[in-house]
Amino acid sequence: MTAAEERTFVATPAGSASLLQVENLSVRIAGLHILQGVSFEVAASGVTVLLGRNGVGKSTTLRAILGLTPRNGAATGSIRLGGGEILGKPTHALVKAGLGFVPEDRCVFAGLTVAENLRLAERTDTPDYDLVFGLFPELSKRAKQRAGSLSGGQQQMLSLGRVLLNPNKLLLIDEPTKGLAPKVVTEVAEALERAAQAVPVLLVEQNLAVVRRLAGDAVVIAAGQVAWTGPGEELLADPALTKSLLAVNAAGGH
Ligand SMILES: Nc1ncnc2c1ncn2[C@@H]1O[C@H](COP(=O)(O)OP(=O)(O)OP(=O)(O)O)[C@@H](O)[C@H]1O
Repeated sequence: MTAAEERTFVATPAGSASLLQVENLSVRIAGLHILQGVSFEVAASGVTVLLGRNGVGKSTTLRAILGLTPRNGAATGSIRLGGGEILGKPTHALVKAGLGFVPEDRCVFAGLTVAENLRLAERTDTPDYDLVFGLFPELSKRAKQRAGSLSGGQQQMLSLGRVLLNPNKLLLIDEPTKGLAPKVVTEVAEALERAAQAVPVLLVEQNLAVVRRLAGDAVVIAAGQVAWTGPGEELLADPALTKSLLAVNAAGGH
């Protein structure tokens, strides 16, 4: 893709309220029709949360947006970022155009230090260490520590920090609080809340206490399609709806 093409597909049309529009997205992998015409929008600010029971296709949706549908699969439909079509664009071009991805498994380099992990992620001449260390002072304190010896929460912060070093139009974050102790969940949620003031986020999150704290809009996927979309507060205020869509008790937080 040429530089001119890259600029074209991230141009934001005047008057557009949402940053990302997913329309009629279908994903088939290894013969399974996982997403069957998913449509939703991601707001140009704050956190849009993607919810659904285990295995409905939340990570598949994030990966399709990033051009990471596996080779034994195919994604069809339309995904527009800032008004330009991005479905089918290569992942490296999408990252360069400002899609930041924080995967579920964190993927830090265990044998490298925190500083080395951050250094490796630099993609510009002016990485924003002020933002990253402002959000996560722990990363500055532990710069010389090997990433493999960090706690799960600290690794999550490193994973977020790596992405936030570079300019982003939208962050795609997959279950950042999964497997973390409750106190650490709160710390990560606080950090995400602050990060979302700098850059809009599409967040996959199962912990409803975190959703309650962060969500602007919520999008619920069920049976391969969007089953509900609206303000996160509205979803969580309706225990019967939450239970039917997510099989969890909103009052209990998770
Ligand atoms: N590479 C793949 N090969 C085969 N099946 C896959 C592949 N990736 C995902 N799937 C299947 O697609 C479905 C959706 O998976 P996905 O990870 O997107 O769900 P999810 O909603 O993120 O789940 P969870 O909440 O458990 O993380 C699952 O049934 C999963 O087994």
